[in-house]
Amino acid sequence: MVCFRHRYDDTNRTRLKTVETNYGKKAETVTRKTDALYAAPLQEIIDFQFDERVVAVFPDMIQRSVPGYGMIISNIGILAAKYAQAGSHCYDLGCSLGAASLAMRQRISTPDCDIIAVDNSPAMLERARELLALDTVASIPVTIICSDIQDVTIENASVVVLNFTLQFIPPPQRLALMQRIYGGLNPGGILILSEKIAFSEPERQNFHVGLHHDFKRANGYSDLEISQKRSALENVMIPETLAVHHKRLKAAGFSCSELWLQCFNFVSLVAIK
Ligand SMILES: C[S@@+](CC[C@H](N)C(=O)[O-])C[C@H]1O[C@@H](n2cnc3c(N)ncnc32)[C@H](O)[C@@H]1O
Ligand SMILES: O=C(O)C(=O)C[C@]1(C(=O)O)C=C[C@@H](O)C=C1
Repeated sequence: MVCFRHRYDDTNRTRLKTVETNYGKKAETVTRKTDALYAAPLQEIIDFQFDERVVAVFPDMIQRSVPGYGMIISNIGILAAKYAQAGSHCYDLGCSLGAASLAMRQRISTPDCDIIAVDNSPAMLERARELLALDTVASIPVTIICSDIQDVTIENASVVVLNFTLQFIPPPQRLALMQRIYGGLNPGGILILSEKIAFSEPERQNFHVGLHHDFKRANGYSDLEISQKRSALENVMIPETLAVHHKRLKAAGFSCSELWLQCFNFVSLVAIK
């Protein structure tokens, strides 16, 4: 459980957020800076990277940028509790700070499960280790692996989470990853796939993108921040249509994939083996 309290510092744009975590019996308090990475005009916009600067503001950034993020994280815990199989692995691929791993860890009561959390950003994983260490209540072991998710072995899996990660894998490489996930899942296991999506009809695309930008503005981002971050993400984050996702899941072997949440152009799917 994470509870956010806002505190404003009028002197500059450093709105600070006190985050009280219930990770352990004793609540720990962490103070983080609000994401202002794209607030000032940039001379050159470089491709978005999950580096130290992003890590420092990441919980704030993702909460204010992804509609439905908190609901997706808590329901990953619910889904994992239902589908985790005794003696199997639960994978969190592109784990960032481990939010989905923590949600699974706090919900799963199936015996002898463990969680394997993978990311290729050393800065993310350094912070993820600290946050996971605060969770002294749940006992499910979490192994953190610094690797490209395309290189990790996926085996004896009952739950695989790709929470806003596939969109950063080059599209021609996505099917092979899905096939490896399908191959590593046990029968009855699930893949939870959350993505920003695109729409083939321009009217629908404009409708959802417009509302996403309204969501960001309502969360305090300026037009400049929205536009500069959009440029930074352009070459590295490639959203696809829902139809393409369903088709690829089918091609990878999943007989059924279900949309369980959509908020504007952000979705989460569950595919069952
Ligand atoms: C939007 S974040 C994921 C958010 C996270 N799953 C959560 O629920 O909070 C995308 C993450 O994927 C990681 N990533 C991107 N490409 C990757 C790859 N090829 N292999 C491993 N991690 C990758 C990034 O470092 C980043 O931490
Ligand atoms: O599409 C955007 O504008 C976003 O900011 C989305 C998004 C994401 O979906 O991963 C991009 C990068 C950050 O990790 C946080 C959010």
